[in-house]
Amino acid sequence: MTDSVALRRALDTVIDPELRRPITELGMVESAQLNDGTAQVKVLLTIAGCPMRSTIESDVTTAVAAVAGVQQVEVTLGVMDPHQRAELRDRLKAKRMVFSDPDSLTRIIAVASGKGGVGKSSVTANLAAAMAANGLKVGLIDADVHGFSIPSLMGITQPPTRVDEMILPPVAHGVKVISIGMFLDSNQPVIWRGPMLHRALEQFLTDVYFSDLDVLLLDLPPGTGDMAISVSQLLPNSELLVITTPQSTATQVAERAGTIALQTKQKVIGVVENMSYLSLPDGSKMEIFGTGGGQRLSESLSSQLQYSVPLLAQLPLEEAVRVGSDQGVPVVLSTPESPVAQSLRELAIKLGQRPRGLAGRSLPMSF
Ligand SMILES: Nc1ncnc2c1ncn2[C@@H]1O[C@H](COP(=O)(O)OP(=O)(O)OP(=O)(O)O)[C@@H](O)[C@H]1O
Repeated sequence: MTDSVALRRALDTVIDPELRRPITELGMVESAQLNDGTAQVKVLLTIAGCPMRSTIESDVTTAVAAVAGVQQVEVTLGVMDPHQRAELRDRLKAKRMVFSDPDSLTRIIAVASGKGGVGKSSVTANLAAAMAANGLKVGLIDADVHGFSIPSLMGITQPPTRVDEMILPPVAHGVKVISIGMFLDSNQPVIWRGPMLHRALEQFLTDVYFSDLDVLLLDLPPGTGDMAISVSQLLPNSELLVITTPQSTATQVAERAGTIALQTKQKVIGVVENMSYLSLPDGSKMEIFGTGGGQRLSESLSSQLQYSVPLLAQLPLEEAVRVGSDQGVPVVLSTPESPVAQSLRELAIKLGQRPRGLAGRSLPMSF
C-alpha cells in the first residue's frame, strides 16, 4: 500500500461529528501526504466558524498518527469554497431521508401527554439517549415549540451549523437533536399560531440533515393542539406514545390526547405512567399522585381505539431524574443503576426492538 493510500484509509475512520459520515466521503480531505515521517493533511471545514473544528483536528491527528512510518502529524484546516459546499450539499441531499415517504423505514414515535409537567420531555430525552446507547441511530425533534426544554435536558448549548440552507443538528449523547429553542436569541416566549407551527415542523423535516435514522422521536406539546395535527399530516407513519401520571385528572386529559388518533389514524403504541410512586427508605412505596391512572388509560384507549394499547412502563419518582435534567445528562446515562433508569432502559429496548418495516402502516390523510 502506498503512503497516500494508507493515509486515506486512516482518514476514512474519521467521522464528522455533525454529519456522522467519514470526512473522506464528505469531500473534506483536500490532501494527505507523507514527507520524511511527517504526515501533512489538509482538511476543509464546511464553514469558517465550525464549532467542531478542534474535535475534527484531534480525530485526524489520532487516526493519521497510527499509520506506519508516521512520526509527526501536521493538520491544516481550511474552509470549503461555495462550489465545494454546493457539492457537499448535493451529496447529502441525495442521501437525505424523507420521513413522510411511505417506504421510509424509520420508526417515528411522537410522545404526547394531556397535561403539562407529567414528564413527557424527560421520558423522551431518556428514551432517545437509551436507544442511542443501544446502538440505534436516533433523531429527536423538540416539537414542543411553546415549552421547548429538550436542548437543556440533553445538555446542548451550541447552535446548529448551517451549510447554506441545510441545517446540521447538534449531536448530544449520540442523538441528533433539533429544537426551535436553538433558533431563538434568548428565552423569549414563542407566540406562534397553527400555520407557523406547521411551517416550523415542515422545515425541521426538510432542511435538517438527519441522515439515515432507525428512530425519530418527537416531543409534542401537551394537549391536542395544532402541532399534534401537523405531525399526523406531515408524518402519517408516526405512532403515538402517551405519558400520564397516575392521577385521574391527568389521565382524563391524556385520554383526549390519545383519542386524537381516531381522527389522525395514527397508531397509539402504548401508555407510560410516570411519577407512579416514591420509594421510601423503609422499602415502602408512597403513591403521591394516587394509583391506577396508567392502567385505566390503557384500558380506555384500548376500548375506544379497538386494539390493545398496553401500559408499557410505570416509572418511579426519583431525584436523579431532576438532577440529570438540570445537568443535561439524561438519568439513563447519569445514574444508570437507579430503578427509574432501569425501567426507562427496558422501555427503550421494547420500543426500539420492533423491526423497521412497513406492515400495519396507515395511509396519509388530509384535513
Ligand atoms: N420520574 C420523575 N422523577 C422525578 N422528577 C421527574 C420525573 N419525571 C419528570 N420529573 C421532573 O418533573 C418536571 C417536569 O418534567 P418534564 O419537563 O419532562 O414534563 P413535561 O410533561 O415535558 O412538561 P411540559 O410538557 O409542560 O414541558 C421536571 O422538573 C422533571 O425533572
